[in-house]
Amino acid sequence: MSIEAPADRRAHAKLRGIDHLLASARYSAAGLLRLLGETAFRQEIMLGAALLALLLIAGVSPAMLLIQVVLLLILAAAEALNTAIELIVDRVSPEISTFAKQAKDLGSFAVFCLLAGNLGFAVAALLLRI
Ligand SMILES: Nc1ncnc2c1ncn2[C@@H]1O[C@H](COP(=O)(O)OP(=O)(O)OP(=O)(O)O)[C@@H](O)[C@H]1O
Repeated sequence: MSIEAPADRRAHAKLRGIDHLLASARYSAAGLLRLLGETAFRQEIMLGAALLALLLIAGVSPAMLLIQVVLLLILAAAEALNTAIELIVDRVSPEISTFAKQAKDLGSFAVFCLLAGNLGFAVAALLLRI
């Protein structure tokens, strides 16, 4: 039988309605703060700001800007999940292992795909000026 600490029990308490919404917003804000501790994420923020500035200066349409913002948000989501995978892998397999290597490499590839997608879309929007 496992005995939970009071803090754990509080975290597991089922909230409803507006309390649930507010708690979810707090957890997400905590996740964002944690992600800001990652160098890769801070670099992606700078890249995103640079891409959006370039598109604005080039005068692309609001629709293209919106698509770029959505692609950048998907990239941030992938980075958050990749960081979560790294945390779990480091806990489960702190030693060198094939499992840890493959799990982390797969997470890296997911982020790479979205980086390529963001850059490719920005370049296409700039060249086509749409
Ligand atoms: N426990 C491990 N066993 C085997 N290979 C590992 C292990 N930990 C990391 N690696 C290898 O090293 C690479 C980098 O892992 P690391 O944990 O340093 O990520 P990172 O460079 O900090 O990633 P990010 O910059 O996205 O935070 C992994 O993709 C994997 O190939």
